[in-house]
Amino acid sequence: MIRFDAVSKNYPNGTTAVDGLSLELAEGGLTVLVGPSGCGKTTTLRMVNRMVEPSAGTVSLGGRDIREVAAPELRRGIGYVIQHAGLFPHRTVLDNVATVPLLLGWGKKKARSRAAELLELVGLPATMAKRYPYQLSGGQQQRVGVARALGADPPVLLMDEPFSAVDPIVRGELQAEFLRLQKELHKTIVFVTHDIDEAIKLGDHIAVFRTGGKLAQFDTPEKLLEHPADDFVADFVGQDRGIRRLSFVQASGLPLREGPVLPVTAPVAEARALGEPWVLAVDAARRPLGWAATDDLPSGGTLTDATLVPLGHTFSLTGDSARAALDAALLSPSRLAVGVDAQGAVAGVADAYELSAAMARATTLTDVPADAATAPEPGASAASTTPAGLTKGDAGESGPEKDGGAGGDGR
Ligand SMILES: Nc1ncnc2c1ncn2[C@@H]1O[C@H](COP(=O)(O)OP(=O)(O)OP(=O)(O)O)[C@@H](O)[C@H]1O
Repeated sequence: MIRFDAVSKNYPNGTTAVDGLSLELAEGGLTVLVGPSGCGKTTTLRMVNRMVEPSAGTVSLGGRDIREVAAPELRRGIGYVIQHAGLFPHRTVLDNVATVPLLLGWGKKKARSRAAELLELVGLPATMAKRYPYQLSGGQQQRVGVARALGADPPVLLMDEPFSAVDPIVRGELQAEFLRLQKELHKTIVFVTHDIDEAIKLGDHIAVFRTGGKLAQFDTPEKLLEHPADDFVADFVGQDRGIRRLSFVQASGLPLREGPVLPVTAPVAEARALGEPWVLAVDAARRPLGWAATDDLPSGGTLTDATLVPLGHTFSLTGDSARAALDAALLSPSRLAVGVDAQGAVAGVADAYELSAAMARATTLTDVPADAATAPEPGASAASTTPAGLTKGDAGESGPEKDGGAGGDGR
């Protein structure tokens, strides 16, 4: 959809902002441009809508060199969202969002009804339509900014640090909403951020730039965490990439055991007889109710009479990532992660050690050279086939955290 062919940008003051960039961005994809300050992200973004003209090379959109398209026509098909939203201060929220439809000659009534639809789409109540931007919070202003960019239903959205100016909680909400929106709209999005966590959370693909405007790596988030191209990318991605990689491994194949799980109607004596420090009480449908500490069990009766400690997180075998599973183990009072099926019934338990052993086998698989993987050493066959049945790359429809996955906060 968007293609950069040997594109460079040298500003008149001698700065090379972008240096020999070749990149192809797929239709309907969300590509994040990330890198340290001044590495050319914004310049790259602005070359797509001709706010900046390349010094060399070609940018094309849908197979057409964008120099052949007049800038106003080009921009009609490209929504643009910036930090602080850039709203018109003297126009109401509704009129801000109606701006582009009005420019397109839709007529006031139609433009305003489209604007009202868009406000609903980005999760703003209709009561805010008559307010002015200064009467909204930063997060609400950003939503208006996104709604305004979607005004003409453009196939392409350029977003320059759109969520950087709000606090981390609002930012998380905006990111989740934005992913939900993208699932519905399938726009081709180029998103600039300097925050690698945001890039990993949002991007289908990430382009990491280094200072001097050179592309350091273009890959999926998973590949970036797994195989950073060099020390610069590895440093930029951060030291906890081992844990982050688990976000891209499905929990569905994790080896679970039956564990100390009993119906809440079971006699206390039966719980004690298990000889485990903790017992998980479940209801008639095997949904988890809570942990009972064996040492604190009453002298008689059933588990109904015991004090149940909340579980912490459970993880879902049908949507969560291995990272959510590990998190569930670490947060569990018993140190056992509880895996539940699609109905929320307990499928089994595992501790962090059991989980990490299976995960390590799964995630190191792609680290071995291809020839080593096809010719395993004697005794290594289990690890070279499908360790623990784990699947990489499609935990949830677009990665578990991208769906705000059930259960644990996987990130
Ligand atoms: N109009 C301009 N004239 C001269 N130099 C410029 C101009 N715009 C940007 N630059 C320089 O080009 C380089 C790349 O800038 P750009 O804004 O694209 O980087 P960035 O990665 O988006 O940075 P940040 O994360 O800080 O926003 C920087 O060194 C910047 O100072």
